[in-house]
Amino acid sequence: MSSIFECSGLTKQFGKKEALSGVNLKVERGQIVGLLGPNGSGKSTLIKLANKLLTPTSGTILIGGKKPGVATKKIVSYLPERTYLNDWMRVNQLIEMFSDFYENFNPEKAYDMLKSLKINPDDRLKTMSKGTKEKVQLILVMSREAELYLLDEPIGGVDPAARDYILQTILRNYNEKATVVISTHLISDIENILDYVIFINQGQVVLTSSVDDIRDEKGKSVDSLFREVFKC
Ligand SMILES: Nc1ncnc2c1ncn2[C@@H]1O[C@H](COP(=O)(O)OP(=O)(O)OP(=O)(O)O)[C@@H](O)[C@H]1O
Repeated sequence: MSSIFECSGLTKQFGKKEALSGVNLKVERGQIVGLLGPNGSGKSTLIKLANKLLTPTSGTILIGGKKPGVATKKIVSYLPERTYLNDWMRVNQLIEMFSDFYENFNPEKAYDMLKSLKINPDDRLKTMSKGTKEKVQLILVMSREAELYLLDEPIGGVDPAARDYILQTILRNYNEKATVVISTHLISDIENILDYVIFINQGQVVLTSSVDDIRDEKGKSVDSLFREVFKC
């Protein structure tokens, strides 16, 4: 079976600025992957290219062997860095909308997660705190039975106590054959759930490794390795 996510010589320029420079990557199925890098390193650009919100300047990106497009959008569930949902909508209306929109959306899963995070489905988004809105958005994304979840900064806006809970929610609700890519710079909060990491800096992949290898061979946590690699 083809790898779920593959890039070859992937480059993206915005005018003179090169946000990604010749990225080569292969992500296999069935793992939780941390896409880790400092601000402006190219994480969101990579995720947007995978969702066809941007097109490459050169090189290729393939999702399950296919170029990003209608077919790949069916199997990719994407959490953007900013919310795009209509503020006036109630959570149960959003669930209805997602059910209409995506064949693989599972409303029961969404209601279960809302219950465990103590969010009232009758509430409108505009009455919620920023962190609760982020939780709702993540619940909607994780309630699709997708093959690839691309989560751009899923825990950035929630307090540290809620982070663990959210990460456990991600873990409990993804099928083991699927792949979850999580972009973040909050590494210590997330490293316990990661199987594999991609370090990205100034548009280039500087390290890829399984988390076990970092711990066993280097005798370090992902967080301390990250601090070492990205020392200012
Ligand atoms: N639409 C755009 N026009 C011009 N430059 C852009 C655009 N989008 C991104 N960039 C630049 O490309 C680089 C990579 O940005 P990107 O948003 O991918 O970084 P990031 O790793 O996601 O950062 P952060 O962690 O701060 O979200 C940055 O220098 C950014 O300023």
